[in-house]
This record gives sequence, structure tokens and C-alpha cells, in this order.
Amino acid sequence: MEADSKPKKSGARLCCVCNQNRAALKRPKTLEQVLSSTSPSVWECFYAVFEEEIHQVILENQLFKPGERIAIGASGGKDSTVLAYVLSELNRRHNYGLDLFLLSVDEGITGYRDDSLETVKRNELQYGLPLKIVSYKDLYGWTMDEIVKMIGLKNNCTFCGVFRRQALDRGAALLKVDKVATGHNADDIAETVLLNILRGDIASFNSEFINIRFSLWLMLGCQNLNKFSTYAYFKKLDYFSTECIYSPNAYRGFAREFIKDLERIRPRAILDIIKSGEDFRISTATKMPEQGTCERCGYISSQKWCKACVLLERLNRGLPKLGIGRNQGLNSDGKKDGKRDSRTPSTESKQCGSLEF
Ligand SMILES: Nc1ncnc2c1ncn2[C@@H]1O[C@H](COP(=O)(O)OP(=O)(O)OP(=O)(O)O)[C@@H](O)[C@H]1O
Repeated sequence: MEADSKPKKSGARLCCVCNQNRAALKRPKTLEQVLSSTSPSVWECFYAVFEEEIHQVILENQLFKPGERIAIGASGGKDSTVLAYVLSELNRRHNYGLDLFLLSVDEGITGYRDDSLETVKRNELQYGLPLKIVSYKDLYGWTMDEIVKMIGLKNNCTFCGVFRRQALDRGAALLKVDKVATGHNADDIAETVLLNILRGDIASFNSEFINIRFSLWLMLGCQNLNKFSTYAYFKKLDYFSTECIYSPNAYRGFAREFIKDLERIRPRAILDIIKSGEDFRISTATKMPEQGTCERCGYISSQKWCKACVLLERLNRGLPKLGIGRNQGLNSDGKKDGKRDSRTPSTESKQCGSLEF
């Protein structure tokens, strides 16, 4: 995106795509002054750069193969709506040969997810992508409304994150897809890298499972949150823009604020945190968990039971807090685990890589 030799208007920085209109945005990645004037009529430059960047990342990282079935994790939010729209456009434009689906998880949050799912149902028609909805109620017997009623607003995001990750995988299995693409943007990834460090959860940096997902993240990881908002807004995409009503106490929220502060001082901060996450090397002396399957539900797990089954057991026994406290684990027989069998599932032990959504 180099500027050519046309004369520039005095004083004004020009968009490096069309080299005619005033630049309105700066790319944090390259610090180039790019992307159109403030007039929406010339936002085409911005759309073109945004879509082409995603196309290039898909090609460079060989994210998809012709004939693959891909589920797009569709929350109804702006990022996954942009993802669904752009991926279906690129699939058509460049003949990727992908079978695309929308996959939504209904966590059972009245006044939030029910509304956003209505948006996804409209996207199904707008983009012509088949939609599959899987619900916590069907998979686990609990809605988030019921869980919050029982455990309150502290730690509820832990339940939701673990359940959602597994629900997406279960939905993917039902759809028989090869991959799930999620709308995590650079900000989300930087938060996750920081959270994994803050929690001492180094396994998340190294497990193969995470690497697969990380390469999918890369597709959107090159995009900064503002660009998503800008694209979704000016393209007039149909998305839902309310925060989850149960998330105000989430640990992730504090990491987000911290990163935003850093970004104000150093605009590259987000990209640098991601780079650190990608370059993270774990000492060969560190014992890494062995990937197996949950004895109870068959889901991928490095412990006897997967995290979802452990949390569910706590919920069903009416002892949810014991599932996430530091020193109060239960073993799978529901006994307090002063001396825990090493095969006992425990969320205290961070051996199983945990990935936040
Ligand atoms: N309920 C859900 N159903 C399907 N996919 C989901 C759901 N919640 C999150 N995801 C996936 O995980 C990504 C990141 O989750 P996040 O919590 O940031 O979503 P959001 O803020 O609700 O919406 P978005 O990221 O789409 O703007 C989403 O872009 C989406 O791909």
C-alpha cells in the first residue's frame, strides 16, 4: 500500500489506497495513514483493505481447504457478524469452495442472548447460511439464568466460558464441520494471552488444540477492534451490540481495561502482547498435560473428567463454589479432597488448557 507520486493536497495526509482522499484511520500494525476520507461515500477503500487483509491471512496461513465445512461461531455481535459476512463474500469472490454454516450457542440469558439470537436468525436469511443453535439447557440441563440464580454474579463467567467452548465443539460435531471460525479480534486475543499469564495457565500456550484455534484467530487477529466496528457500522450490517448482563464482574473485563490503558500510551501494545503469546516457549522441563478424553462425556480432556463435567457435578450437587475455589476442591465422588487422587478432575489444577471465549 505504498503511496504513488501524485501530488498531495497540502497539509492533509492522503489515503494510501486511493491516494486522493484524506486519510481517516491509522493502521496500528504498520502505522500507515490509510483508509479513506471521513465521507462514507469513499469508504470503499477501507472495505477493500479490510477484506483483502483477511483474504491474505487466509491464504498465507492456509486456513481452509476446498470442500471443507466451516462453522462460524455466531453470537449476533459485531465481530462474528462481520466474520460471517466477509467470509461468505470471500468464499464467493475467490471460490474457496467452502460450505459455511452459522453455529450459535444459546446460553439461556433472558434479555441478552434471546435478543441476539434474533439477529443471527436474520443473518441466516441475509447471508443465506444455514443456522444451527445448541443450548445449555439441552446440553447441560441448566440455563445461565438458572446458574446465576444459584451461584450469583461471582464466577458465573467461568461456568459460561467452559460450557460455551464445549457447546461450540458439540455443535460443530453435530454439523460435521471441519473447523470452527470465531470472531475473536486482536483485542480479544491480547486479553486471552494476558489472562493465561495472570492465571499461570501456560498449558494454553502450547496445546495443539489451542494452536489450531489460534491459526483461525489469526484470520481476524490482524484486525483491530475499531476496524470491526467501523466496517460493521458503515456496511450497515445487522448486529446486536449489548454487553452480556452477567459479565460486569468478569476478570477479563479488568484485563481489557488494563490493555486499553496500555494502548493509549503505546498503540502497538495489543499487537505486541499477541506476538508475545505466539512466541511463548515453554521450558522442556515443564510437565505438560496429556490430552485424553473425559470418562464421563467423552469430550477432550487431560483429566479424568473434563472441566464442564466437573462444574456440572458441582452445580447438580448444589455445591458450585467448590468447583472454582482455590483450596476447596471436591473429588469426583463429591468428597472434600484434602488428599486428592492425582486423576481426580479439578479446576484448581490448571493442567487442562483453558481458553476463554
Ligand atoms: N453464544 C455464542 N454462540 C456462538 N458463538 C459465540 C457465542 N459467543 C461467542 N461466540 C464466538 O466467540 C467470539 C468471541 O466472543 P465474544 O464474547 O467476544 O462475542 P460477542 O462480544 O458476544 O460478539 P462478537 O465477538 O461477535 O462481537 C464471537 O465472535 C463468536 O465467534
